[in-house]
Amino acid sequence: MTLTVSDLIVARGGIAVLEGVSFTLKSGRALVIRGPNGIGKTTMLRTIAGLQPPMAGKVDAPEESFAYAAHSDGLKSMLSVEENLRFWASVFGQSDIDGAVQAFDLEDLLPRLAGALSAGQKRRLGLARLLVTGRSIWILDEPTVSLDTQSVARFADAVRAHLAAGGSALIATHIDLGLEGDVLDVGPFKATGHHADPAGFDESFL
Ligand SMILES: Nc1ncnc2c1ncn2[C@@H]1O[C@H](COP(=O)(O)OP(=O)(O)OP(=O)(O)O)[C@@H](O)[C@H]1O
Repeated sequence: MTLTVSDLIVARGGIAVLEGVSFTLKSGRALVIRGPNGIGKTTMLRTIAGLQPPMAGKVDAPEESFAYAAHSDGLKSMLSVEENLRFWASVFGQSDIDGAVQAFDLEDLLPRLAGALSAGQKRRLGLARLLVTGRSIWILDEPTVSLDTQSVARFADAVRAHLAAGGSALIATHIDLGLEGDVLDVGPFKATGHHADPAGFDESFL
């Protein structure tokens, strides 16, 4: 499954933040997105994942191939860790949660309410969710925030296994995950201010 992004312009609050973004991400590959705070990495990832419309350009990928994970992981705080994983697995038509539990060392946490987890534990659960989606293109926004060293290593292993199984990953991160992969610095795509959409009030961030 190949993701092709062509001449993409992404906007926040109706104002272009990145323009002319083009790249291809093939099966089995990771692409790390780099750039300073506020340049538009989150906006770009949300646009590619289909959570907000592009101002211009195209995102081509097979339908229903994306799994997106960011800060608000959509955890159901009143459900247990196990119930959360089973819920997502059923949403995505899967039934097996064991691989996800093992990959993120969640065994001991299975009966705990998601809302009562620490920040790092919540993040591990949010990342474990990726594994139960069965989706092939992972779009990850700062996935390692709050993770301890061991959990970062586990996460990197999970990404490696995903790539080895033919998946791919687009990852905005400031840290070096030690993954073999390509790096895209979005600095050169900073918008020049020519693209503004006066009607483009950006409700997706409310
Ligand atoms: N609700 C909003 N409405 C309009 N503009 C916003 C809104 N929230 C953030 N912005 C601006 O949009 C731009 C892009 O933000 P974005 O979160 O995509 O950057 P980022 O590269 O992911 O940053 P970071 O590395 O800090 O996470 C920034 O200049 C930011 O200040």
